[in-house]
Parts: sequence; C-alpha cells; structure tokens
Amino acid sequence: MDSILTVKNLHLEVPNKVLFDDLSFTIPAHQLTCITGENGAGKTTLMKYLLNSLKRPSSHVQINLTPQEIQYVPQLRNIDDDYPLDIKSFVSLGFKQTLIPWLTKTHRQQLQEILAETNLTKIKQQPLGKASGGEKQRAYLAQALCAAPKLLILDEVTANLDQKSKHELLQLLKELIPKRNLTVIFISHDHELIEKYADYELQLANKHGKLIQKEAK
Ligand SMILES: Nc1ncnc2c1ncn2[C@@H]1O[C@H](COP(=O)(O)OP(=O)(O)OP(=O)(O)O)[C@@H](O)[C@H]1O
Repeated sequence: MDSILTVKNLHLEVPNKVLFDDLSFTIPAHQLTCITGENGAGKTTLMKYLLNSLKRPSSHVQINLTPQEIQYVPQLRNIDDDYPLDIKSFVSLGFKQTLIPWLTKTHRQQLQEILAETNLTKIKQQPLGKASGGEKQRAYLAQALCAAPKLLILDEVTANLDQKSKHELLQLLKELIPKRNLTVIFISHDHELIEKYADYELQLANKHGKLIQKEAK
C-alpha cells in the first residue's frame, strides 16, 4: 500500500485535554479515507496539526507535499445571499496569484475543465450567494482543485447537505481520485456515506487511531 502521509507516536494536546497519545497511522495514497470519531475526539485539531507540520516540520509526521499540494475544504461557510461573485469568479480565486491581475490562457482552460468536472458549467455565471448548499460545496471543491492538489482534506463537508447532494458530492470525489491522481481524506459522522464510498476508515477513539480497509464496493 502506497501512503501519502504517515504519523508516528504523536502526542497531541490542547489546554486541559490530551487528545492523542502515541497516535500512529498511515493514509493510503489514491484512496478515499474517512476519518471518524466522536465529537471532540480531535479530528479537526489533528488535521490542523498535519497542515501546520508543512511549515513547522514535526518528527512525528512524514509528508512529502508542499502547502499548495494539500487543500483543506471546511464545512459549508456562511456566504450570504448578496455575496457579489459569480461561481466562475469564486472558483478562479483558487489559482495561485500571478503578477498579472487576469487569468492566463492556461488557467482559463483549467478553469473550464474544473467547472465541467464539478458539474458547474451551466451555472457558472450565477451568483454564488444564490446557489444551493450542494452547488456551493461543489464550488468550494472546484476552488480547491485549482491548486492542483495531491491531497484533499474535506472536513464534514456534507453535514448540511440533503441526501441527494451528499451522494452527488461523494460520487464526484470518487471520480476525481483517478482522474486527478488525488488522495482524499474525508472527515464525517455519516455512516451511510462511509459504508458506501470509503476505501479506508481511520477510527479515532481513546486517544488512538485504527485504520480499517473497507469492503470493496
Ligand atoms: N485551542 C483550543 N483550546 C482549548 N481547547 C481546544 C482548542 N482546540 C480544540 N479544543 C478542544 O479539543 C477538543 C477536540 O476538538 P476538535 O474540534 O478537534 O474535535 P472534533 O473531533 O473535530 O469534533 P467534532 O466532530 O465535534 O467537529 C474539543 O474538546 C475542543 O473543545
């Protein structure tokens, strides 16, 4: 099994609480791994620690990626109805800034591809503020894809979505893994989604972690 990141003997605490003690696990490359654990187990804090380790290397984390190669997509953010950008402009904010204030030809081509892959082409000129929850979440995903990530971390991104949108998003992620050579970490409490789409499950409990390979679907 190829791995994209390895954590070894990590002790992680926040004020007045030890979250993990001697935590070790690997994340398989080019697979969808769900991270599960009770509320407050430390899932988000662990992801923040992993992201920080790119800037401040930790002897407990082995990860050969640049900050741009890991994209973190948080839970649905509050974007009010009057948010001024259309979906296409919002997605394009994910490209690394260049000295010129407009998109290069290559970026314009990549943007078309990403909008098509995330099923946003038809609504690309609509204001993001008026989009549905599922459309907004696909726009956040599309924005993250502009950075050409190797690892995508999605933190409870389906929590506020209806059944149909949840399944559409997970189906889309499964398609993107081979197409874009991606590895996906998906933090979730949703057992139905985990059983249907996860290749692996990293269960965080009692300050430890256990990686389980899920049955082939
Ligand atoms: N900076 C901090 N100071 C104090 N306590 C913190 C801090 N950051 C996180 N915590 C606490 O650490 C615990 C783990 O938080 P975290 O958000 O990582 O859990 P989680 O597993 O992602 O939970 P959920 O499933 O509810 O999102 C919580 O009890 C939280 O209150």
